[in-house]
Amino acid sequence: MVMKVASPEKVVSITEKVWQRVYGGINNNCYYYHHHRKHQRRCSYESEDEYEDEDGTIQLMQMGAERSKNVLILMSDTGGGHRASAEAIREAFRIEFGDEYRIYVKDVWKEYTGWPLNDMERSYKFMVKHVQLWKVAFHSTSPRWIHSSYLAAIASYYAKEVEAGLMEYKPDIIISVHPLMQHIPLSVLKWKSLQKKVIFVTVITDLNTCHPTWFHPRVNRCYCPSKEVAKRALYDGLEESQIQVFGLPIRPSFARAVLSKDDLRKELELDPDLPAVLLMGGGEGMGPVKKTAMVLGESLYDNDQGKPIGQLIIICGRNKALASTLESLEWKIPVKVRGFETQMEKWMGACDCIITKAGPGTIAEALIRGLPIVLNDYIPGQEKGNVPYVVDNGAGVFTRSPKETARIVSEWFSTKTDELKRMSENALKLAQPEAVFDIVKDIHELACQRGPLANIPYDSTSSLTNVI
Ligand SMILES: CCCCCCCC/C=C\CCCCCCCC(=O)OC[C@H](CO[C@@H]1O[C@H](CO)[C@H](O)[C@H](O)[C@H]1O)OC(=O)CCCCCCC/C=C\CCCCCCCC
Ligand SMILES: O=c1ccn([C@@H]2O[C@H](COP(=O)(O)OP(=O)(O)O)[C@@H](O)[C@H]2O)c(=O)[nH]1
Repeated sequence: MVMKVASPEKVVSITEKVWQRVYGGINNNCYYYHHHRKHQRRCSYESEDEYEDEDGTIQLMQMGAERSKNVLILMSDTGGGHRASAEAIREAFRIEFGDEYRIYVKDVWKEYTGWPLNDMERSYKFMVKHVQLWKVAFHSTSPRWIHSSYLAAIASYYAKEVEAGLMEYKPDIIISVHPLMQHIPLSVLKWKSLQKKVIFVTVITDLNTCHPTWFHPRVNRCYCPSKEVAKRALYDGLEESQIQVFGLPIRPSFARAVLSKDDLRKELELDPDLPAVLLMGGGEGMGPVKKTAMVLGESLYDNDQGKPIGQLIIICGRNKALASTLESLEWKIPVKVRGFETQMEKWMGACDCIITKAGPGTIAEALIRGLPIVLNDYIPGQEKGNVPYVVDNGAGVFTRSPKETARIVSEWFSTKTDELKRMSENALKLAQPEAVFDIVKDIHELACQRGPLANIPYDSTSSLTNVI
């Protein structure tokens, strides 16, 4: 039975929130206050459970003795890949296990803590725009003693806030899909003596040269997308039993949908016959997208015959300025300019090749669709290793030059169609569309091994909150 009640507005401090939780715990009721959404939440562990809808109403659900397990996925919108992987995992849980798991995808840092944790998106955007700054930050924080001390300091400073943020979702399982979301939550779980009760796993979303903050020795599992990453995990001290290599989790719509190129082109209003190249730059529309588009606009036009030899689809992601600039230009060939698209599998399915910066999510998706890839940029550090991953496996090429990019694509669409075909076959060989399902099944097995332990409600009187 599901009943909806309105959620009253209330603003409270963190201390008040924790106080309420500790003392509200008597009589088996507890109160959590979500200070940003300003909603009061009430829950009882005995016979009913609840969750908050997007519209702020609270759902009260009658539960049997066995409640569904809560899974909290920790992510941040630093780039588009972490959210895409989190959503992929959520969808795979739903497909495989239905109501058995209740999934929350959250940026707990943003919702509960303060600077610098709550501002990572902006800081990251700024740093990757000034690429040298990012390079120094990435490499100087790589030694374990440096990042561990920073993160330990931040963990103790924001302990109460992170604890409140994690506990609001009463997680039985925590999944981190972000490099900076291992140390702090694991410290909080340790301080709260919850390590044995809550399963904590990391799902790495970088294909090769990932930052060592991904590897934490106290995780129950570390899912590595490639053998290269698994080697790094072993080198950084993880045990073999902690590591699983299934691939990078990609939204099930990529793996499971049967899509015909002709139908997709009709649906997306593309030319049915001209070969199509997809140009993009991750969730934020980064890299040399504009320059590349302009050169392609010329090179995909056959001046001798007076007609286009290909069509161009440009997905600008959240980069609205880029989209409006490109929309205002005049083109000799058919061009579609789009903003943030939620059905990437359709756009990729309608195209014949892709030009992108070396984002791991986009690469893994393109491989599943069998798209040969022109990598035209990479972020130093975590994306550098994605270039040999694609090139050495014969699934694409790397060039930073827009002219060279345009030349390669024009040849693929005219004189070198056999090369395009060979690369497409290599791409499909590298693809791991089932990875996300293997990951959730493995997590399910971990949860089954834990049995009732994973289902234990939190003891709201344990050490950390008592000190406050
Ligand atoms: C001599 C000592 C000098 C020490 C200087 C310390 C300065 C600290 C300043 C910055 C911290 C830099 C953190 C580096 C670790 C990064 C780990 C990493 O791989 O991050 C990647 C993610 C983004 O995800 C990637 O997106 C890509 C696409 O855009 C692609 O999809 C890729 O696959 C993804 O993995 O980066 C972040 O999320 C970084 C956010 C940076 C915010 C920095 C400002 C806030 C400062 C501190 C936050 C707390 C951490 C401090 C401790 C440092 C520990 C590493
Ligand atoms: O309009 C867009 C642009 C990008 N993406 C997705 O955003 C992710 C980008 O991740 P990637 O690791 O390639 O790069 P990042 O954005 O993290 O730099 C991929 O899953 C893309 O399919 C999307 O869903 N819609």
